[in-house]
Amino acid sequence: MVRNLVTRDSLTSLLNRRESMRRLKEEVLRCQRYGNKLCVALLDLDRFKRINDTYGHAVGDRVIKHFALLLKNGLRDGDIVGRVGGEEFMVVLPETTVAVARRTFERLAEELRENPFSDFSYTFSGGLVRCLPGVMDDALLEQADVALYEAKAAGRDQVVCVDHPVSGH
Ligand SMILES: Nc1nc2c(ncn2[C@@H]2O[C@H](COP(=O)(O)OP(=O)(O)OP(=O)(O)O)[C@@H](O)[C@H]2O)c(=O)[nH]1
Repeated sequence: MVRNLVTRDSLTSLLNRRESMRRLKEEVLRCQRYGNKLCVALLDLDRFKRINDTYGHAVGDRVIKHFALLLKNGLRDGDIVGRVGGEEFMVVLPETTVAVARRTFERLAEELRENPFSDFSYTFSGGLVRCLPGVMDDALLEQADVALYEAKAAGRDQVVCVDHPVSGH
């Protein structure tokens, strides 16, 4: 219980930023040592400021919880899901190829279209990268962030993937 308070985000009970980063580092080290497959995505709710401004902060909070539940229910047990910013989430997918990760996020977007928030619909954008031995977690996150920015710039409601290997060499 006490540990949960330290590692979990109080609004969503997903991993908090600090714990998410710790777990990412762990997985990246595993990837470096053993060459395990690993994908990492940063997801960000689209036009969230507008949702807050239109419906109020309390409704904004409910949207964040709604999205957290979608991630919890829609991902595998071994996946690592954290809330790393106000409306930004990180998903770490161990033992997962880019193709499978890409399909996973397409499926989540589809589920969100089919089961929107009760009062209105919203979307998310994402940046997806894969790790190869030699990569550092900071570099991986930077790449994911650039891909996320591209997804926003390209019109949102999509996940942009860095398909080339992200390598520290
Ligand atoms: N309700 C609520 N709002 C939050 C929380 N954390 C951050 N926000 C709000 O989220 C909004 C994020 O806005 P921006 O960073 O401008 O991004 P955006 O409006 O989602 O636009 P794009 O990301 O470009 O699609 C800000 O208005 C923050 O105040 C939270 O815990 N609850």
